[in-house]
Amino acid sequence: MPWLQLKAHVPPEQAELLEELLLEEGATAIGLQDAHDDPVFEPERGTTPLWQDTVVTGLYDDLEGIDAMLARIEAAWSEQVPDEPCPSIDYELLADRDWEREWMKDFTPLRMGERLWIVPSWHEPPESDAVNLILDPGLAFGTGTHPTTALCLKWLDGLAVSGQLASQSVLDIGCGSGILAIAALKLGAAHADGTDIDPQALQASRENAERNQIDETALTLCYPEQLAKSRYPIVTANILAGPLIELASTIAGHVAPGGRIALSGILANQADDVMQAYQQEGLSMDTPVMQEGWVRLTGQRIA
Ligand SMILES: C[S@@+](CC[C@H](N)C(=O)[O-])C[C@H]1O[C@@H](n2cnc3c(N)ncnc32)[C@H](O)[C@@H]1O
Repeated sequence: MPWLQLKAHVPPEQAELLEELLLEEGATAIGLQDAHDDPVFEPERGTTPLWQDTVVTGLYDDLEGIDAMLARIEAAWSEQVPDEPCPSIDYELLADRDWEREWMKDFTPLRMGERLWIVPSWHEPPESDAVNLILDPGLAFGTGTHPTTALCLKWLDGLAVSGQLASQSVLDIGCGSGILAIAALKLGAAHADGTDIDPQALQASRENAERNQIDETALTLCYPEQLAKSRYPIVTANILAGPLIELASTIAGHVAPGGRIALSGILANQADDVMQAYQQEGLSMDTPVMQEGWVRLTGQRIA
């Protein structure tokens, strides 16, 4: 099946809004890349560094209605920043194989925190004695290259280092490729439940669990409506701000007394609303952590 890719070159201050508008149009994947291949760097906390010439791409499986889509993006842009013209957006059709090559070339082993490495299945682990998560995301979201995923992986790694993950049960809402649930298991959790509304995500999670020799009984995957109303000591949810707010009562309801939660997929200007929604559900929220314009919120249900 061919894919439609929208692509624009923007200065760093425009990347976040364009990314948001492409997601609102239902992008299956979003990419942020340096147009000149500057080396990746660790941003300082509280800053939103992006490359001076950032290429933002959005991938769509719906090839119809491209003109209407571009018109909606332009209209939304003018509404939000009437003083700046909408960046010029090109589009092209990618054959399936092109698409695979496109993202594979940008996906190399990534270190997350102190102990964890995310290693594409076609690479050798750079540190054989590290906690290596071997990953092939298929068509599901979650390679670790996106800041929303990286923020959650670093949180899980931190919990493992401080001994708070060992032998615990984890719930991962919106598991995508399974990256967070599998990382939690590899970092010492005893059991993980992963849910997703997308059957391709559940399939990719299953395959990645096998790839990482995860015991079949350690990971349960299901659609959200099939999940029992259990409470967990550790919960992750990397879905967008809208669903995080809409589902606040359900998601927070899964956090056990004393349990911890990480919420991701939140843009800087949405963080206050998400935080408020979870405080109203009885969670005590920590100071937000930001990476490349994306915010991770963490909190705890006081025992
Ligand atoms: C941004 S991806 C995150 C994937 C992975 N957990 C990660 O951190 O990279 C969000 C995932 O949430 C799923 N999703 C969206 N809304 C959901 C919902 N209401 N319940 C469960 N999953 C949802 C999407 O299908 C997608 O796979």
